[in-house]
Amino acid sequence: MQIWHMEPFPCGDRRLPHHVFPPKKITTTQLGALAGVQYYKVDLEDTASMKKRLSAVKTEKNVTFTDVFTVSETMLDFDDKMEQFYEAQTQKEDVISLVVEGTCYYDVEPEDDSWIRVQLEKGDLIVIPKGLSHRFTTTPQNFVKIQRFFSRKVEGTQG
Ligand SMILES: CSCCC(=O)/C(O)=C/O
Repeated sequence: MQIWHMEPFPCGDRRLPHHVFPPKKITTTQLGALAGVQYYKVDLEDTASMKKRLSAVKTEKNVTFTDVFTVSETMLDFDDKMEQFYEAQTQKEDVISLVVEGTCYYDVEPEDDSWIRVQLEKGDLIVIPKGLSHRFTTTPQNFVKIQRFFSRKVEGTQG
């Protein structure tokens, strides 16, 4: 996990870091204070500890459904999906995502045009609070597998 303030109007390849100048990295604690985003590191190799962490998150967030979603350039509609995910959006429920493989960015916007980029890797679990403007993209690796957690049934998910 790495987190930094992002230039407000990035030009060019959105998968590049787009730091402000000079770069301004922040901690998970600062991210929580600025944007209300929660972060956990999950040891995916330690099944007992992973189950304990996920169980706590599921209980706290009333999670009833989960799925595993893979974003890869081998997807037929990859470009369309990437456009869709990079549109700033807010959800009525918390967005809860655990990176199982690969890397990605969630950008969050606690204030208008003030974006914070959160780079996630394997074992990173974040909770983006409902109502917080955010967007998603891959890193140049163009591959990430994410376990998503939902507190209500949405199309295409399994219980
Ligand atoms: C791999 S799903 C990424 C998109 C996502 O989590 C989202 O758009 C939440 O609002």
